[in-house]
Amino acid sequence: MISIKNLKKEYPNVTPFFDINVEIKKGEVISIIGPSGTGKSTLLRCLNLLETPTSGEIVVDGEVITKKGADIPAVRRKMGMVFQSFNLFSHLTVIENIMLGPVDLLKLSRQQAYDEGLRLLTTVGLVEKALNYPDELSGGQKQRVAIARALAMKPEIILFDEPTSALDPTMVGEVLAVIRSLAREGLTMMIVTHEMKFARDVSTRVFYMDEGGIYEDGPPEQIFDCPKRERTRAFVKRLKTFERVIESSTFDFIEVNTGIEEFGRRQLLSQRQINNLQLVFEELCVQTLLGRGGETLPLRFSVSVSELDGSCEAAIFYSGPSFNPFEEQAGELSIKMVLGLTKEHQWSGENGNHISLVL
Ligand SMILES: Nc1ncnc2c1ncn2[C@@H]1O[C@H](COP(=O)(O)OP(=O)(O)OP(=O)(O)O)[C@@H](O)[C@H]1O
Repeated sequence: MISIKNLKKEYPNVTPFFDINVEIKKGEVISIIGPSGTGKSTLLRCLNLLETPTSGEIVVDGEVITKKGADIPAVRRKMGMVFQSFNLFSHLTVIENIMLGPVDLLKLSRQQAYDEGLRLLTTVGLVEKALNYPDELSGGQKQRVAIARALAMKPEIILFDEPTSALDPTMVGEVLAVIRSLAREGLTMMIVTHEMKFARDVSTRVFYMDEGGIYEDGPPEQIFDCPKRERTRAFVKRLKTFERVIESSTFDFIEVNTGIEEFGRRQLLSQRQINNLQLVFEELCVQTLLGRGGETLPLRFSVSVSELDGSCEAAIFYSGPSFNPFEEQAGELSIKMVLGLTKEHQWSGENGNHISLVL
């Protein structure tokens, strides 16, 4: 369906990729992951010609869309795009936003576009908002309207550029649910996302972008469980665990807290799980262990998420003499709080102090 050959994009100061060669088939759901700045968004923008590739070729259904004189509006009709920032017209109602493309470009009658628009709004759960203006909607609702608007053009593929990055965490789930249902219906999609758990669940194929191209391309089980190449392995490992080594009692507490929040969001943890992890860090690491006047430094705090049941496992390694806070400080409020937040706790004094917790 889409064939990308020797694609290169160069900006004056940076070349995000210089040799992408890949075939995309109908019905594939491709998540694009990778470190920041590796050209994930640029690749999507080149596909629907929002950016002009520096060299190389993109062929869609046998037609070279990168050649001079290509019908750009026709390309954009085939490839719907959903952006981070919704891009709805604020002076038009929800249904008018959706009808605009079909009436102007597909030449549907207003009635046909209206009926089809309502049908699509029903599929994204927003038919009741048809006559509202975008400003009256939440971020998650706006993004669902943007998805309905893209679908109204009957595209062959939808390109999602970080569709949940601008949303409040409480709204991420509703947008991901809509994308999941589109995947079940067999729509071809490419999704740039930082929601790794979602990428794993929804995709048939994952592109890991790095080193100027698609560094590794494979099914989600390969990329997330046994990546074949080194950089993919390192990236996936970083994603799966949150880890900080604390070497001084004046460490940056806010940075750790924000890091836990970002990790939790990427792993689609609930806000409650994220809060509980932050509380455990504060009560056990900061109040209890660092409260012992530096003898526990350096201290390593790490968290991972179980793939079986979504529970969080936290591990704390710390220095100093053998000290089991669950016994020696059992009466302290901090320890009582930690026990209230965890399903299991274990301390070991072999080879240094080690606490493992299940939340
Ligand atoms: N219009 C532009 N002009 C100049 N440089 C650009 C432009 N757009 C993107 N870049 C640069 O190209 C590189 C790739 O950007 P891109 O947004 O595609 O990366 P990304 O992998 O999507 O990153 P992120 O995960 O942070 O969104 C970055 O270094 C970026 O600064």
